[in-house]
Amino acid sequence: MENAIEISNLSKKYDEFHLQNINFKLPKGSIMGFVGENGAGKSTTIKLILNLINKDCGEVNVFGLDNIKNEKKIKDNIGVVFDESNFPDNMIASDVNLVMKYIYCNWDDSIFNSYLKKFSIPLKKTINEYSRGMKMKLSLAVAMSHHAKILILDEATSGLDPIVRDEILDIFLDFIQNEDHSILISSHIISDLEKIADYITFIHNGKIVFSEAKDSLLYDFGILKCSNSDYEKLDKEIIIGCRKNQFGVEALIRKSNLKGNYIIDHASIEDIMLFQIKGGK
Ligand SMILES: Nc1ncnc2c1ncn2[C@@H]1O[C@H](COP(=O)(O)OP(=O)(O)OP(=O)(O)O)[C@@H](O)[C@H]1O
Repeated sequence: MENAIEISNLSKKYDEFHLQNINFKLPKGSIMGFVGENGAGKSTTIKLILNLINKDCGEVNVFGLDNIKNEKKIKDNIGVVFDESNFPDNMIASDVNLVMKYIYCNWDDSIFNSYLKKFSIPLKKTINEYSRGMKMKLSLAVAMSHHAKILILDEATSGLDPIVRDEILDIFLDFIQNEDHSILISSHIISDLEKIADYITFIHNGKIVFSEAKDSLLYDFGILKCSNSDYEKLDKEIIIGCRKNQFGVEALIRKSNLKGNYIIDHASIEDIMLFQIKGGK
């Protein structure tokens, strides 16, 4: 399977933070949810993919091309949305159209205008009169109006109400119908990612914990519930994280590592993250 993005051994050190040896692949035609707590390194990784900051070492290939040597070509094919809209406050949507025409060689007025209509973006209001949802929709319309093959979205749905988010998730699913398209989306709204992502990449303290197909994560991870005494008999090597309460122990495990008959509950992506970050052993 071809990869839209391939990251190998990517590192970046700040005074108090180290993004270490990042490796993951976004297969073409898929959506990857990029998750992790505040300050885990998601935006830093995304900025490195976009060559907005300098790496210390490692490689980023987009469409099989080095992201630094082929920056212009790559950026023409990527649509990016950050959590803040960066358009000047006094612009109206048609001004944005004019500016983008000069930025992207593949800019398509007719697609942009159809998104404005589809998203009910007001044509006469200036951007400072937009709601947050309108600003996000305008950013998405821009990201998708130059025939981009990859969308990179950093917290693009944060602060939006569930109805607008749901509409936007549908837009992403629509975008991905074209098998040449791919999406990398970072979000703290894990339930959204559970709905649309094919792959989940989890970053913690600047390191990748896992990058796997969502279905295999949901199939393999489980929460084992048992008494304290049964827990003591378990091989601790297979325990990824555990929570003790007055009734016994809940432990996150990979079912493939567990021998014997136990009652295992479903683990959501949020459970998997929380047990790994907060769970003891
Ligand atoms: N320019 C910078 N100089 C120094 N440290 C930085 C710089 N940019 C980011 N950092 C640090 O890098 C770490 C990772 O930040 P990053 O923005 O990548 O996290 P994140 O996972 O995107 O977090 P959030 O979910 O809160 O957006 C943080 O500790 C942050 O303070």
